[in-house]
This record gives sequence, structure tokens and C-alpha cells, in this order.
Amino acid sequence: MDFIFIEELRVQAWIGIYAREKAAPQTVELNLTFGVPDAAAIRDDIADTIDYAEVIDRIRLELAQRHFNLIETLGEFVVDLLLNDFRAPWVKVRLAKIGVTKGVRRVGVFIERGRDADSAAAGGAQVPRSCP
Ligand SMILES: Nc1nc2c(c(=O)[nH]1)N=C([C@H](O)[C@@H](O)CO)CN2
Repeated sequence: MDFIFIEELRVQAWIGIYAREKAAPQTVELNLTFGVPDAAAIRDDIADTIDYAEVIDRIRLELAQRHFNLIETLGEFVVDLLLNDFRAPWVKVRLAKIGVTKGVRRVGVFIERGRDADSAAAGGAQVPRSCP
């Protein structure tokens, strides 16, 4: 498995538990890493991999359309999108609100998940099911 990363993706999102956060979107910063088949590198074909430009567009589109109370829920939404819609075998999402309170630059959550037991193991590395 190879891994694609997207760093410091800034998106307008409807997020938060307070009335002011329900009245206007705010900037969230996402750092994503997800597994892609190494076959893509061998055949040098975008059809064999996950197009990261599509991932970015889709996240912007989805987060513009719904409100989340918690960063945990928003994080799980992005993880599900990558695992189920983009069929990534493994994903790590780090998501932060910026400047929510005095003296804190970022506050956020990170979630790491595999689509099945094999891809969840060892950060997505291919490991034998059983060793003699
Ligand atoms: N565990 C969490 N705690 C809090 C969250 C959250 O999403 N998860 N959110 C808030 C407020 O929306 C806050 O960020 C507004 O500044 C407070 N605690």
C-alpha cells in the first residue's frame, strides 16, 4: 500500500455547539493520509488510485452542506467518506478548529481507521494473518 497525504487543507465548515457557531461557518484545517493501491504507481494510471483532487472537492462540498456539533462527528464523517465512498483501505484524519479560545492556536481530533482488520493493523501495512 502507498499513502497519499493532504496537509493543511482549509475548509469552511458548519461546526460547533454554540449559537454563534450555528449562525456562520468557520475555518477548519484538515490533515489527511489515506492508503492507495501500489498498482497505481506500476501502471501510472489515475484510474487505479484515489484522485486527491476529487477528495478535496468532495470534502469542501459536503462540509458546506451540513452542520456538526462536535469535531469528533465531523472527523468520523470525513473518515467514512474516504473508507466507503473513495474505498480507501486505511485513513488517518487530523482535524482542527483554529483560534477558538485565547492562548490556543488549534484544538482538534485525530482518527485512524482501516476498512478491515488487515488494513487497520500496523497503520495499514500488509501483515501476514498468522506467522508460523
Ligand atoms: N470534545 C469536544 N469538546 C468541545 C467541542 C467539540 O467539538 N468536542 N466543541 C466546543 C465548542 O463548539 C467550542 O469549540 C467553541 O469554541 C466545546 N467543546
